[in-house]
Amino acid sequence: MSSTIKRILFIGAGRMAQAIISGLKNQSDFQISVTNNGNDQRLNYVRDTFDVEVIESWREEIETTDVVVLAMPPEVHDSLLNELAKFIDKHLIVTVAAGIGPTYLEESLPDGTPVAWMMPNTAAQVGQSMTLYTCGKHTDSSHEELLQKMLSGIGSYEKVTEEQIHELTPITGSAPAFIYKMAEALVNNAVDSGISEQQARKLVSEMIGGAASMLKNGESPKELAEQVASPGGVTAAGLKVFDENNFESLINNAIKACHQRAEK
Ligand SMILES: NC(=O)C1=CN([C@@H]2O[C@H](COP(=O)(O)OP(=O)(O)OC[C@H]3O[C@@H](n4cnc5c(N)ncnc54)[C@H](O)[C@@H]3O)[C@@H](O)[C@H]2O)C=CC1
Ligand SMILES: O=C(O)[C@@H]1CCC=N1
Repeated sequence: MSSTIKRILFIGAGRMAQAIISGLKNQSDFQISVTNNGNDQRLNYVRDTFDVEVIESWREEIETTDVVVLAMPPEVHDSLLNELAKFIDKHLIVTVAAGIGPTYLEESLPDGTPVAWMMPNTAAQVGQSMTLYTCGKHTDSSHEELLQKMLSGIGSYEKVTEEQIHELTPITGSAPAFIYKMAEALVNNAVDSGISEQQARKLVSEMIGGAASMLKNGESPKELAEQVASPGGVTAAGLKVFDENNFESLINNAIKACHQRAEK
């Protein structure tokens, strides 16, 4: 791949596309265009909010595009890829869709097409996505460098295998929602004490941020939980309820349900 400014075309303009665009838009290395399946209202919102070009159809710009990012539901990939296959020529095709790995992309696109799979999360919009990625058989180091440049614009990244992205999608892609659900319950409890919703959100978000920093520091989650739970103290009483209600198997079941849905 040559030329310094790369043109990225997003097909799909929903929550994930917006989160990634919001992380990338300040990078001068990329020129971003966005399209979807005809939802003009959403496209106008994306144009006005992120100051990027929106187009009616990806066909308008495919020739001058370097990277196509598929940010649409997994279910619509099949028909889109069939159509896209007629137009692409050395483009790097990247999907963010759950369950759609390089093997799937390569089967649907002309032989030799460079493809990649990234699994970000919505924290991309604040530059803090933990994104997994893997490349297909026909990517070279220039494709991977470009991909890494994109990913560093939206947070941290880790290269793993295709199979591992299937396995780990619930952990980095979906689990933010598990944390937000826990946060919701904590905020509701905090509000019951008489503080404002705003105060409650501050308490909970700072607490989660602090806990994340402790985890990043290197101690295991188990050790950190033990440090909080003074022997015979209040936290131990709370954790006992977790144990009695099989908290770990609840999480395991939720992860299993994510996998089952992704396989459909
Ligand atoms: N929301 C999240 O946290 C994450 C989502 N993803 C993946 O991102 C993809 C999009 O998810 P969301 O943004 O959450 O969904 P969304 O519903 O917010 O956005 C989907 C977008 O795709 C467009 N679209 C649908 N069919 C289309 C077609 N045939 N041609 C062109 N555009 C089409 C829609 O107009 C919409 O703009 C999914 O594949 C999902 O697996 C991956 C990681 C995290
Ligand atoms: O819920 C979903 O299907 C997507 C994939 C991972 C996170 N959100």
